[in-house]
Amino acid sequence: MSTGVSAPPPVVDLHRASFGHQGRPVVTDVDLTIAPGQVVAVLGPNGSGKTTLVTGLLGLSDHLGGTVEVLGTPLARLRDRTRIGYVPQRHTLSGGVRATVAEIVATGLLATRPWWRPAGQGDREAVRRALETVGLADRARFDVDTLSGGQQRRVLIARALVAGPEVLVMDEPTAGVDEASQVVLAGVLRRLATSGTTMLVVTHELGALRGTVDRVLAVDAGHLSFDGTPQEYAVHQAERARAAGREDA
Ligand SMILES: Nc1ncnc2c1ncn2[C@@H]1O[C@H](COP(=O)(O)OP(=O)(O)OP(=O)(O)O)[C@@H](O)[C@H]1O
Repeated sequence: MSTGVSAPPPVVDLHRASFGHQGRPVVTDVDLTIAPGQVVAVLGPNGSGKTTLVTGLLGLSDHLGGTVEVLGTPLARLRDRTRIGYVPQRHTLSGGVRATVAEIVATGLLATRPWWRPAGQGDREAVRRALETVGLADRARFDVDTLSGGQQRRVLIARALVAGPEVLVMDEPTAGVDEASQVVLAGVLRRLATSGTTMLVVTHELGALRGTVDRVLAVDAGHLSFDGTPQEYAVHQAERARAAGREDA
């Protein structure tokens, strides 16, 4: 018997999707459905196409084939891009940016209001909440270039979160930061996961996200080569290592 309550659409729904650059396919034939609340790690060798895949969901790499729906809407028709938060790869904020931490986070709200309306109390409250989530509430008035690389990554996560996105796409959020910052960042991701935020995280460091990730995708030479739980992934890796050992013998 139907309850009359329809299930929310998948956050990501790809059928035979291909993405690439300048018309050249990099990732092809991807079938993938991600339900709300899932925390998905995307693993794979350098150059295998992880970034191309996740940026494809944001319209930042070319959609070259198949169907791509994000939040129940074909990508080309998804007007409100604030529904997806994005933390790009290898970004810190140093290098001459003269802005406070709060100002950087507030730029994440620019797309949510008309250009002529100044930031209001609600916006300031959203910035405060986002900084609290990443554990930097006490740094709001600091210049960003006084922060460590790991703290700057957290500022970028706060900027991606401030507009209340329904899904957060992060490209190597823990890469290139010291171990202490990695632990803090992993804690931030764990808190977001607990609050039900859907996340797609490109990473080389599954270890740092242990207990947070509930699904692993592996990309190999432009194809999805694995899709399963972290436990299944560990078994898959062990089998591959054994097979490689047999080949070497
Ligand atoms: N903007 C671009 N224009 C043209 N080719 C690109 C662009 N970005 C990536 N590529 C190419 O696409 C392929 C896949 O790159 P991509 O960055 O998606 O891989 P990745 O798995 O994320 O790698 P890494 O782990 O090194 O970040 C590479 O051959 C790369 O040179």
